[in-house]
Amino acid sequence: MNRGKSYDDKVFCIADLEANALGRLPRATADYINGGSMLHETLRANNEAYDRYVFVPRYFKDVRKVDTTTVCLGKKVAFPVGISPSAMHSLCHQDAEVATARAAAERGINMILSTYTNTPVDVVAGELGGMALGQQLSKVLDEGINQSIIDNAEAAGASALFVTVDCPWLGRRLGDYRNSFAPPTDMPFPSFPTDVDIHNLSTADQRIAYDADLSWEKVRALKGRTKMQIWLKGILSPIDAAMAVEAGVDGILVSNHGGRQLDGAISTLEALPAIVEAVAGRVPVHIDGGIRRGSDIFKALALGAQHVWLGRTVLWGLAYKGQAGVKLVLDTLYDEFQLVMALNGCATVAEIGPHLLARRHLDGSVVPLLLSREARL
Ligand SMILES: Cc1cc2nc3c(=O)[nH]c(=O)nc-3n(C[C@H](O)[C@H](O)[C@H](O)COP(=O)(O)O)c2cc1C
Ligand SMILES: CCCCCCC(=O)C(=O)O
Repeated sequence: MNRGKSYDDKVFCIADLEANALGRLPRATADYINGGSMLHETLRANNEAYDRYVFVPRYFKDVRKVDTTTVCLGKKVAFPVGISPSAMHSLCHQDAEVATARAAAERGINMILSTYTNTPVDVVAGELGGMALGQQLSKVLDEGINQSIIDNAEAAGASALFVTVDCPWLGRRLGDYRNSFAPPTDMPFPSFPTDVDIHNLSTADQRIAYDADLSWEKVRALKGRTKMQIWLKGILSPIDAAMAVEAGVDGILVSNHGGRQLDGAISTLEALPAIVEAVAGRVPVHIDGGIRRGSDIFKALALGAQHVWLGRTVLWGLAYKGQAGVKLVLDTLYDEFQLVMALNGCATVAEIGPHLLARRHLDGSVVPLLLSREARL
């Protein structure tokens, strides 16, 4: 019997991995990672949005070789996937962000480091094997702390600052409330001064309270504070996307923080087309949220994203087997994506487009998004 391709005797897809990984973590940690805010409407919507699109494949194409490579943050990457910032990788594995970065380097993709990393940015940069590093910034009230995060990232060779805009206040994560979740008291947070107590999420220390008054002025000012590219992470409205381009940002990451902030917010895949239209090719548009299969990557690209980023899947890999587990996630998604490209008749990433999708509507109708120019001729 053909058991299919796997690098592991238990994991053939990301769903296999999720189940296995979560069982290895303490309940409160698993809930922190997998949970969203409130009733998880947006968390679910991120996944379900992908199921509403179906493929309209083209055949009679030469797919003997399928080239998945593309360019992200100025680097050639093995496929259009990178690692989104997530806090505290040491919750999942003792090698923490080092393991994640090594797996990214092995697979030839880029990584964004969280403000709440447990590993200093220069150490992570040193493990990335020349792949691009992004630094995520949760802008806090103390400008000295913000500037040191920016300066350390720039000194470590990071090429882009991803400013998270969807978190002026932390979302209401009921699982964390119920579990009284808090990071272990000895957990390091090297982005912050040691006298700041970050372990208590409801800390009253105003230095690390989120800047709840982020403005376009402040975004413009950031451009003068670093040579790194400035990206905004968490954009959902085409109005904000257009204003971001006018403010001079270098790219937009469509995200709702994996459903962890505003519950009831639009799913990222549903938000994407209007943002792509508003941006009109002036800067790259990337997306994260709910990506669990190679087919999800393909659909996001077909709807206009140039690149996707992974949140929880990477943490599941890390919890499963450290660096090897993250590599397993990336290899699985790589193989799935390459196959979906071949089965849709795409030999290169540039051939992926909306003509290969139809949308399933609530009344049961399935409507092709558009006929390709080729087909109209
Ligand atoms: C445990 C966890 C921690 C996260 N920490 C951060 C963070 O520090 N900064 C940030 O901008 N986003 C953070 N995110 C959001 C991710 O960057 C990303 O937007 C989201 O996980 C994508 O959705 P997905 O998990 O469905 O792939 C976190 C997500 C998770 C699951
Ligand atoms: C120890 C502080 C964790 C801050 C929250 C990180 C985050 O953005 C998340 O979604 O969780």
